[in-house]
Amino acid sequence: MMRPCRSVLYVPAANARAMEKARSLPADAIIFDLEDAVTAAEKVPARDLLAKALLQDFGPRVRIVRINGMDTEWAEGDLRAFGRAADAVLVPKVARGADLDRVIARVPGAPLWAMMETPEGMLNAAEIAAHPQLRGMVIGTNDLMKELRARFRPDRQPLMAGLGLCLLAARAHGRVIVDGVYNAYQDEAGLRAECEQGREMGFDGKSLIHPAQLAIANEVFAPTEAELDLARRQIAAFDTAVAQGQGIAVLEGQIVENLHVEAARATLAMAEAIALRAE
Ligand SMILES: CC(C)(COP(=O)(O)OP(=O)(O)OC[C@H]1O[C@@H](n2cnc3c(N)ncnc32)[C@H](O)[C@@H]1OP(=O)(O)O)[C@@H](O)C(=O)NCCC(=O)NCCSC(=O)C[C@H](O)C(=O)O
Ligand SMILES: [Mg+2]
Repeated sequence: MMRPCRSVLYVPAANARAMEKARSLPADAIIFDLEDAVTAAEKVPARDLLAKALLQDFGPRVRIVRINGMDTEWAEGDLRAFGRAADAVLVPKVARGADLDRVIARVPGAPLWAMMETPEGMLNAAEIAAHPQLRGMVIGTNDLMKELRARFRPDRQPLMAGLGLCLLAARAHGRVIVDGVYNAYQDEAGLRAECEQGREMGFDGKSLIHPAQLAIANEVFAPTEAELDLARRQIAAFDTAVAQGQGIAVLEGQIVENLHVEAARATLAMAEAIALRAE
């Protein structure tokens, strides 16, 4: 069964109220953040809050814990506490496959996600995506912009080379890939435009920082009615062609091949998975 990842909400692990609230929010996945959203003074108390929160039921939401960087004093404790307590561990600032080996040495077999947010990480995206324990990638556009010394542009042109490398790597190895956050969380039009761009590029969803961003990401990363209608008609046209002994169908002047039917079936399966979540 497909698992939608349209909306992936960061929730600071130091904020008990926000973690409680996340249990009823329409997020496909939640990142409980021990890294950037938590001050040094709160790192250890946040672990206790998070341990308590994870005892609660989060329903179908994928529960991902972002630990502190492996070179920090907190990483060992984070992994001891959460290496197996959630659905996956999200490792920040992954630069190469060996960074994931260091995590796996402490929690063998744990499902991992990687933050893709450094120039080195982008250049090694294929090696990172190939790691056998990796399940998903999350783009960290804030860190990447900082490292690149780039200027914010609505079209995100400075980021395109890195985003493209990560998308290629994730798709080559069958991993989920989630776009970076949109910082201006009250700017709905800006968020929608960035979600549309990410959807067109092939991302599975958007990482988010505020509940107000959920509805737009859920809408944009779900198949549209027009896409569903086309998918059904492509499958029907192809089935008819096959029944007539042909390997290619023509629908409204465009060819429909096996590969289009595969994509059409994936679109319908995603819509079904989304509908099941809404029940
Ligand atoms: C940005 C915020 C600090 C704003 O918080 P606040 O002022 O409390 O917002 P509101 O008053 O509008 O909140 C309304 C209610 O919603 C709850 N809330 C707010 N944010 C969240 C959330 N993320 N998850 C769950 N619930 C949330 C509030 O508690 C209010 O609830 P109620 O009491 O019922 O009214 C805040 O949104 C925030 O902290 N966001 C997360 C920031 C974060 O995690 N940042 C780190 C990750 S981003 C990043 O670094 C990515 C990557 O590494 C990179 O490099 O790019
Ligand atoms: Mg970051």
